[in-house]
Amino acid sequence: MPLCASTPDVGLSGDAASLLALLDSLEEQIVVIDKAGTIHFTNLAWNRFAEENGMPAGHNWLGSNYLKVCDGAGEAHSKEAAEGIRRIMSGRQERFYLEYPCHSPTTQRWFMMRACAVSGREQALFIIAHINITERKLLELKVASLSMHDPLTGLANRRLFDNFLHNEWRRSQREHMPLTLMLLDLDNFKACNDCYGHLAGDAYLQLVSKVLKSFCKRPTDLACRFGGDEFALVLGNTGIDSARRMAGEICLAIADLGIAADDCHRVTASLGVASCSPDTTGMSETDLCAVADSALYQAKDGGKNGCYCLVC
Ligand SMILES: Nc1nc2c(ncn2[C@@H]2O[C@H](COP(=O)(O)OP(=O)(O)OP(=O)(O)O)[C@@H](O)[C@H]2O)c(=O)[nH]1
Repeated sequence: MPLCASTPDVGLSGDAASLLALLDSLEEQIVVIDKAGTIHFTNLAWNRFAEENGMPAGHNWLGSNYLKVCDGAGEAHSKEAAEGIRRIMSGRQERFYLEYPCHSPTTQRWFMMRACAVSGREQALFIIAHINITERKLLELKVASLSMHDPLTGLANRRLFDNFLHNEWRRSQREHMPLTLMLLDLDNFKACNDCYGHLAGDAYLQLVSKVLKSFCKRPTDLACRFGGDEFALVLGNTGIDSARRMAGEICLAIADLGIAADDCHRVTASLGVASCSPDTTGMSETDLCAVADSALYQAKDGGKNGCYCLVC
């Protein structure tokens, strides 16, 4: 037999106190409001949460207006919550569900809110339940981050690169800023692997990645590992002169790591650099990749350990 208020004969006495005890035992923070938004009931979890977040102990919520609080809050999700509840009140929607951030100054937190009408009552009442979903959200964020990064080096992977380049391209168009793409391929890395083994090679790839990260400090920059010994750098608001200077510095910094490839060669880097102004060029971001690729080919052809720059 299902456990619900209409079947209180499964161990509950059926009186109001037992039902309140049941509501107070729930982890969900529950509030019941009427059609005007006036609060008629809050459970223990609700009161506790409010106290933990600065409300005075024993604050009486009854009579306060839930919808007005949502309307008056600055965050977009509070307005979204109020709109959803009003849709339920007007019968346009049966249930409303919302996941939203609710970060404190010291902790990241997310909550899920569900709202629906209370059935079987003469007076129109609506129940709203909030539950902390931080653990699940943090896990989701971790999975999302793993799917966007290279596990060996921690750099962005190709998927994140594609998203980032697309966004930077559009931002550069809007803000009339230049954009640079650098493609980097290590020189003699196969010999290094053959000579010192894959584990040592892995450690060297991590060292190279640290160098590349150190050149990407602004939010408009991204260092990425395409795979193997191939990397890419997206540099927002960077024209050809700064790009050329930076590419030279990157070559030097990687040569300075002093990674031996074999008895006669070192691991160095070749860079293909392509800079453009996305707002005026007739090209696409895919064209920019092709130009950087062709520049990289010429850097390799020119004897490695250097960069080749093209403006497009
Ligand atoms: N240690 C390690 N090696 C890798 C990894 N991925 C690819 N490689 C190796 O990286 C090497 C890249 O090959 P190439 O770029 O053709 O070799 P290279 O000696 O750098 O050639 P040039 O670019 O012409 O100088 C290959 O030996 C791959 O096996 C990895 O994750 N770890």
